[in-house]
This record gives sequence, C-alpha cells and structure tokens, in this order.
Amino acid sequence: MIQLYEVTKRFGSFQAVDHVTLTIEPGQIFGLLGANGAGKTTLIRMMCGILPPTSGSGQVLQYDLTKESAKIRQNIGYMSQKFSLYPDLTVKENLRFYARLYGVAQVNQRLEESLERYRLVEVAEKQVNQLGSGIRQRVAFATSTVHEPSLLFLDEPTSGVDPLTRQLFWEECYALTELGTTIVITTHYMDEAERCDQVALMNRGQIVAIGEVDALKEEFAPLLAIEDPTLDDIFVYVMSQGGTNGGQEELG
Ligand SMILES: Nc1ncnc2c1ncn2[C@@H]1O[C@H](COP(=O)(O)OP(=O)(O)OP(=O)(O)O)[C@@H](O)[C@H]1O
Repeated sequence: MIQLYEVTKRFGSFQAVDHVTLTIEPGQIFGLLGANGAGKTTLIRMMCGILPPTSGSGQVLQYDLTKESAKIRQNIGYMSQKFSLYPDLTVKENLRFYARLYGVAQVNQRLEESLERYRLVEVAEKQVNQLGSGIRQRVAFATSTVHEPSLLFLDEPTSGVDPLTRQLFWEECYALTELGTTIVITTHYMDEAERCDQVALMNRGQIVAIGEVDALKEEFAPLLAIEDPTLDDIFVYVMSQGGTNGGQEELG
C-alpha cells in the first residue's frame, strides 16, 4: 500500500524527515508516534502527495511518490490537524463540496450514507461554526472519507476530543478497516497507539522503532530492564536518546 525508500525532507538546512524507509501493508491501522516536532506531519504530508520530498523515492497506492503526486492526492483521504472545513457552510454543504472535489458519483446518496454513518443527520443543515469540537471532528472525518478512499491519513484526529467521541471514532476506524481501508494515524495518546496493528516511533525525523506493539515491548524490555514495559516506557526511552529536533523558522 505504501513503500518509502530513504525519504527525506529538508527545510533550508534543517532536516525534518531524515531518510525514512517504510512499508505499510494494506488493511492495517498504522500509528505514527513521536514528540512534537519529530516529523510526523511532514512525513504524512509527503505520503499524501502534498509536499514533495527533498530526496528519496516511494510508492503510495500504485503511484510514484514524486511523479504521480496528483494521483495520490485524488485517491487518498486526509484529515489534517487543522480541519479543512468551511465554517460558514453547513455540514451537508461541506460534505457536498468534498464529494464533488473527489468526483464522487451519485453525490446525494453518498451524502445520506455519510451523514448516517457519522451520526450527523440531526446537524446536517447547521453551519459548522455553530458546532462543538467533537461534532466538528466527526464532520472532518466524514469529509475525509466521503469518496471512500482505500487509504486514509489521520493527523492527530482525536486531540482535544472527549473520551466518548474518541471511543466512537475508533469504532469507526475499525469499521473502515473491516471494509479494507488502510489507515495511517498520528497520535499522542498511548492507549490509542496500543490499538494500532503496527506503530512507528519517530525521533528527530527518523524512525527509531517500528513493529507490532507486542513485538516492540519484547524488543525493548531488555534495554529498559523492565519485564513488561508499556508503550509509554518505550516512548520515553526512545525520546531520551538524543531529544527531538526542536523548532525551526518557517521556510514554506
Ligand atoms: N514549512 C516548514 N518550514 C520550516 N520548518 C518546518 C516546516 N514544516 C515543519 N517544519 C519543522 O519540521 C519539524 C517537524 O515538524 P512536524 O510538524 O512534521 O512535526 P510533528 O511530529 O508532526 O509535530 P506535532 O506532534 O507537533 O504535530 C518541526 O521542527 C517543524 O518546526
């Protein structure tokens, strides 16, 4: 589904993503973890075909990362940290906008399905700016899946969201993977990371640990001298190995 080889992104002399080589199998929920500034969003934006890599190569779906980025953008779903919703439009109008953008056939039917699935029927005619953050998150989730992409990128979709909405959100993720969707998600919540089939820990632009959660725990137990480490323990250990790459002036 995704193969990256030595993918690097530099902003000026600063290396935000540093030679990342990665395979993500279809049908998985793949979690990207790392401290603030570790490079997760930059890596996701490259996988989405939004940001060209400085160097490296790869394939997303069957498309070349550098030469076919438009095809990638058209065929994936992406829920960014800053939800790309139009606050003055209603929930339904937002959904309709994205459905048209992605060339969805039978838009009306799809909108009804989407409103139903994400429990948005009652707020369909409300403007997004009148809604609370939990519902806005559901609207953003609905817009990123309105074209039923087989590959979905979710960048911190649950930050600032209440536990019930988080729970419902994860149920939706599982339902989508049942339908064959592959999900790449970033999160700062370790309980959410535990729900992923595979996780990768990023530090200073590099992937410093990758694998199934249980396998990682086994791998890190001797290094940590803890019999049954939590993902939190591993995270703290990995991050302590050199700290993060820190901030950088915005260079565009
Ligand atoms: N356009 C840009 N110009 C300059 N530096 C940038 C740019 N975009 C990102 N960076 C820097 O690259 C580094 C990685 O940022 P990125 O947003 O990918 O991290 P992250 O792991 O997603 O962090 P967070 O968890 O806070 O979202 C940061 O130091 C950031 O300041």
